[in-house]
Amino acid sequence: MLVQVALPVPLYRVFDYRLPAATQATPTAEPSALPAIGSRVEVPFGRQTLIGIVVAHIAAADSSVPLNKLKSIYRCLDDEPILNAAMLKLAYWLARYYHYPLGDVFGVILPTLVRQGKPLDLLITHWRILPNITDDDFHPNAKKQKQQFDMLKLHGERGASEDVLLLEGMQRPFLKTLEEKGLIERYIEPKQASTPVKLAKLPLDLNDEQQQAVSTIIAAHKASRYTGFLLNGITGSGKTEVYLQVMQAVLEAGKQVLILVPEIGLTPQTRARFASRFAADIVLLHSGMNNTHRLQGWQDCRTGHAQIIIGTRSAVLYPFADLGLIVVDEAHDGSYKQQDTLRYHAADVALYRGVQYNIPVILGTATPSLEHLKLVDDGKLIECQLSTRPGNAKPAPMQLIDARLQSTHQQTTDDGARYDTGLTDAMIGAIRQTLEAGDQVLVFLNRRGYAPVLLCEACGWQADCPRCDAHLTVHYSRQNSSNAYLKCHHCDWQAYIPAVCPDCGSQNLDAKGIGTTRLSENLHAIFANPQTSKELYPIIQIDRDTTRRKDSWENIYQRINQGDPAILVGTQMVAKGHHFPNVTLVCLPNADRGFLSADFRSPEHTAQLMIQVAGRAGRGDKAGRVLIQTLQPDNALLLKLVKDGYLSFARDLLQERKMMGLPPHTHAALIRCEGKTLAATMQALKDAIAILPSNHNLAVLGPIDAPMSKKNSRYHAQLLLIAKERGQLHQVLNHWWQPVLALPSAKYLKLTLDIDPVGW
Ligand SMILES: Nc1ncnc2c1ncn2[C@@H]1O[C@H](COP(=O)(O)OP(=O)(O)OP(=O)(O)O)[C@@H](O)[C@H]1O
Ligand SMILES: [Zn+2]
Repeated sequence: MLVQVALPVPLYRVFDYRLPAATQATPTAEPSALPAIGSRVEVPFGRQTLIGIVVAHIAAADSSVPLNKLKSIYRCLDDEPILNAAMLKLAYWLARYYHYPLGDVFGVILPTLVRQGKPLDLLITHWRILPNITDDDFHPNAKKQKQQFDMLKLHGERGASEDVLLLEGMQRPFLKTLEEKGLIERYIEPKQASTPVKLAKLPLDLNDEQQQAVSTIIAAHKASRYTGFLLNGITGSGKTEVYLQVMQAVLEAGKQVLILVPEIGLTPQTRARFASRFAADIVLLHSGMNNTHRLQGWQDCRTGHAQIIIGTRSAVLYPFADLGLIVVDEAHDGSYKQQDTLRYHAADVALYRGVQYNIPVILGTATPSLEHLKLVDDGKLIECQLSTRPGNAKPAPMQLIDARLQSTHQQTTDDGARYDTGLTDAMIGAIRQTLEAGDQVLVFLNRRGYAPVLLCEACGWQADCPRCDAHLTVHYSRQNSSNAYLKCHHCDWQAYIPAVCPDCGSQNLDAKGIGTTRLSENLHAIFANPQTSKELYPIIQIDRDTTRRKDSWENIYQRINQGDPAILVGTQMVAKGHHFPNVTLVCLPNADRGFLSADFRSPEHTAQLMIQVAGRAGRGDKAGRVLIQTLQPDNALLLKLVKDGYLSFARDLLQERKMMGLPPHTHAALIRCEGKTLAATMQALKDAIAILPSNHNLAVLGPIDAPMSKKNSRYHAQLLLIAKERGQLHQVLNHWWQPVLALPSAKYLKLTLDIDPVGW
């Protein structure tokens, strides 16, 4: 017998190996000596040693390589398969659907330590104090030792894991010293078996629509039947309560629940929402985990130890012992699509896995993507609607402010210069009124930094990134003006702010436009005490710059949840899923600009973002309102959204896409080519078109420069293939994509394929 192994190499094939000589020599060897399908083996590959996954056993006669040319595996790393049949099937499906090499699919699915061949049973070191230690056991001068000992003592008899202790400020050398002195000891904690999940708090009384949704979904769970649900509930309608009550039934049946959340959604509150309802083993999976924790989480899912798994995109690729439900929260969110290597969409993979396990999958959102609405139309998803907010809360009405009729408010600096605040008096008045009523205001601006452009007023020069087709963002603050710099938000290039224009020497350089830092400062100037210029209301800036530190979200939450009047200024980070009950006014000074973009998906994404942000208003007892300041109050899309709401807006867009033959009514694949010159990338794509089968039946758009064709000093061109039927597209790709990668002109270039792309 031979084993077929998937190896982490970018080749669309698997490799045959013989068993180690010792096994081969014993003809009576038990079949178990054969590495099991789904286990890891170490093998020679060229001059390297690689670790791969056994995907099949075949008879020597069935190999395309003669037996004497085949190499033997070095060793098998696992006694039992680490991937079961379902995981292997998932890998094959991903490889086929996304046209990605199987070995590389495993590279994406498996945690780093598993790929490196580490044993799966991670031994996490714990430390505890030894009994009967008194102060006399310490040398009087060993103050630091005593202090470190006392820190560990706080954890009682069972002590704590080393990483927790290090986080708390204990130091490794001291742990060793204390161990050598016989004061503390290390031990490995055996994993406790999970106990059945208990309710920590009683569920809420559901309203009729919630009840209807919960019953329908639980029925699918009880019947062990795959069903995809679109839980289409307006913002604040209590989708979470629906998840929780369905989860209860699934957890009580002893099954695991996977909850996917968008990348930015994983704040400390996310876990709390579930932990406050269920006493259960909850595992968080996110990109910030180190390798050890990732492996630990992977094992906990695989062995069934984890009962509730909350994770971002990649959690959908984890192995599960007994999965009973998948929830994709904010299912429309862009972060569910992976934008490099294996370009999967987590919601699509979630549906596939639902079919695999015969379980319900809930896609929850207030702003369903057109793809998901189309699946409802096609009968592939069942829609459950939540059209009201529980209790007295009402969705906040949206109101337009015509910024052409009233110019934006001017403010004067201490030295008499006037500047534009970017806010109309109407908006400022509404903010003031809200604060004076004791409520909170959220101002949404999807642009961080101080200003998006630095412009020379004399000659029109603009500070551009030398490596990208993009302006450099001005980072600056009036309070700390020495810390000023220019930064590219695409490649992180940084530069000083020039004193004079590098082109004409003029000193007339001006930061144009408004980012969150500048808006916060403008608001500060408008709402500060005019005599002392002291802050009357806290202004809390929430963006990637202010939430970078680990605990910063926690601090921001605490400040907001004190409930005192305050202005929150935030980027799309504040749009998603947050529940700030005291926010009664949401302001969008220029969110509607996205309706002017050339990208055909822009109206959909702009509307989703606007509705999500608007949804932060009036979630508590008091009514909310939403003000949209716009320079194009007659824009048909904007009016449609404000007047008829998201669903009607989205339905119109879907109809329009149908007329134009665009996804989701058609199916697309995007081929991107990256290289040192634009000419080379274009040529490779032209050559690719030349070898398309003559009867392909696809619409071919391009090659053209990619939007932002130069990025990080590399050039990008792209080619789009559109098919009426999904099958047609895959049929062409099956025969065409691998020869494209082998084209002579594609050498030294990076060619990638994106199935169901979300941006082009
Ligand atoms: N049946 C109910 N009775 C009373 N309160 C409820 C009920 N269902 C939900 N709530 C409360 O309503 C509030 C909003 O619910 P939730 O955050 O789940 O909304 P959501 O639909 O997820 O909104 P979003 O899409 O904006 O995140 C929460 O404070 C929740 O506790
Ligand atoms: Zn750049």
